[in-house]
Amino acid sequence: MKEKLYTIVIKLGTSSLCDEKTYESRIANMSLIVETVVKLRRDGHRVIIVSSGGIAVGLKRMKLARRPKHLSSVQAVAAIGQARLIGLWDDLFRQLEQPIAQILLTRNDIADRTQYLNAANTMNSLLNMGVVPIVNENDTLSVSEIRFGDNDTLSGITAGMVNADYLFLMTDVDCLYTDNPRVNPDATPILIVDNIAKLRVDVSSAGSNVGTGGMTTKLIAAELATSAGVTTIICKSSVPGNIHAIVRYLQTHEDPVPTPANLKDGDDENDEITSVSLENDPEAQERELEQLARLEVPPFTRFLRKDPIKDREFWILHGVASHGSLYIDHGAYRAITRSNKAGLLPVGVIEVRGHFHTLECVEIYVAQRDKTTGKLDESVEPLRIGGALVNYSSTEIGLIMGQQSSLIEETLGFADSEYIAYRDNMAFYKGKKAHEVLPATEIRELERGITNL
Ligand SMILES: Nc1ncnc2c1ncn2[C@@H]1O[C@H](COP(=O)(O)OP(=O)(O)O)[C@@H](O)[C@H]1O
Ligand SMILES: N[C@@H](CCC(=O)OP(=O)(O)O)C(=O)O
Repeated sequence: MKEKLYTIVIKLGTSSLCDEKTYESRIANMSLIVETVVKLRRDGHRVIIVSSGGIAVGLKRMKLARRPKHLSSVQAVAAIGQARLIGLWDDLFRQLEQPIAQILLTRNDIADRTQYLNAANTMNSLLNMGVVPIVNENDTLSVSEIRFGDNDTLSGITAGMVNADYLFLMTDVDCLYTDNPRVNPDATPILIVDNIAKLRVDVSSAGSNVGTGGMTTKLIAAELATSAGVTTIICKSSVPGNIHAIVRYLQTHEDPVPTPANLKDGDDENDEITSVSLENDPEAQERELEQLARLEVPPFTRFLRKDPIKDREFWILHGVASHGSLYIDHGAYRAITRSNKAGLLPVGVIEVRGHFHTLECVEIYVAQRDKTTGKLDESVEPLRIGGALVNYSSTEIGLIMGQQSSLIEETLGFADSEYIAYRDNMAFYKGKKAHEVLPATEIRELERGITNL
């Protein structure tokens, strides 16, 4: 039988590439990674590496004991370190005649849809040429507004951009645990995760000295990659050969066909009571552990992919930096999320925050409208449900919100559109269902088809 060939993104954290205390490059480990990647390439897989370590390598080069305080100095260190890091990768891959390419990204580079598609096309061209692209954040140029912030998130976005099959988040622990295994010896591993929202884990404690974000950013990356149809794996980087063993295991152990993520969980109000979700089922986890042990595959955590959202939706949610937020009422929420979704009208907007221009991206929150004042009811926590590219600026939306669209021209002196955002310019996170957002009475009203909430 012909073996399946995959597009695989491998993310290597600083702790995998540099010593936590001395920042010395871990050359032996990098060599093993190179051997593994070349083996995967020879098997016919397409591989992208997302490599951290630029700043740590720069610190070592300049004999600095810790990160400088000023941004410009950190950016200078990153420029020094990145050159050395890519040089080191090239030296190692060259030994096995594997060409590589460097791709440094900031959010700005993918904020424009055409540029995003260009970046994806370039990565695909490199993969088709048999090259291993090595991606990092362009730390030398990125300031807070255009930063991805951490390479876990960048690797999730990269995996979504190239429609990867697998994202490997390599780190210094072998699995996601119920608690940080470095501090809690009773923490138990979680091998399969079907619904990240239902995970009962403590990821609050910090990671390694040199890492950014610990486990929290890995869960964020897993959430965004799985929503794009990418199965995400956490495994230990100190034995890179494990990637090869895991890929072979996955070739023969197909995951179940993904359930459309927006139909999962929460559709049934009693879901929590009637069923134990996979991630919280110790027997299912135990069975997987036994199966891996029987097949001599090292333990690893696997976040099952979802039915992928559309590429444009993925870009709106994760590619474009958000410049503000819109708080919408329940009626608007219902209209823009129903199956034949509508555009967002000004009448459903309760509040606007931030400063943004036309066609910039904003976050959308569903919130409670105070019945007497018509303003945002601060006593009810709003829920972030997605993002939108808007047709009006923050100032203009501030003037027209709550109004019928027929009044836009009178209020602003012009009316570019009756909608604040067109339906194709909005995207929603998967799994955010009405029951998470609306009080039970209002769900019942919605179910009875009452629209004038
Ligand atoms: N629930 C958890 N399960 C596993 N690891 C956890 C958990 N909570 C916190 N951690 C910490 O996260 C660390 C990995 O994150 P980080 O140091 O940022 O790695 P990297 O540099 O590889 O991105 C682990 O070493 C561990 O100490
Ligand atoms: N872009 C930075 C790494 C940022 C980052 O996310 O680090 P890590 O948590 O170690 O993956 C660098 O090259 O130093």
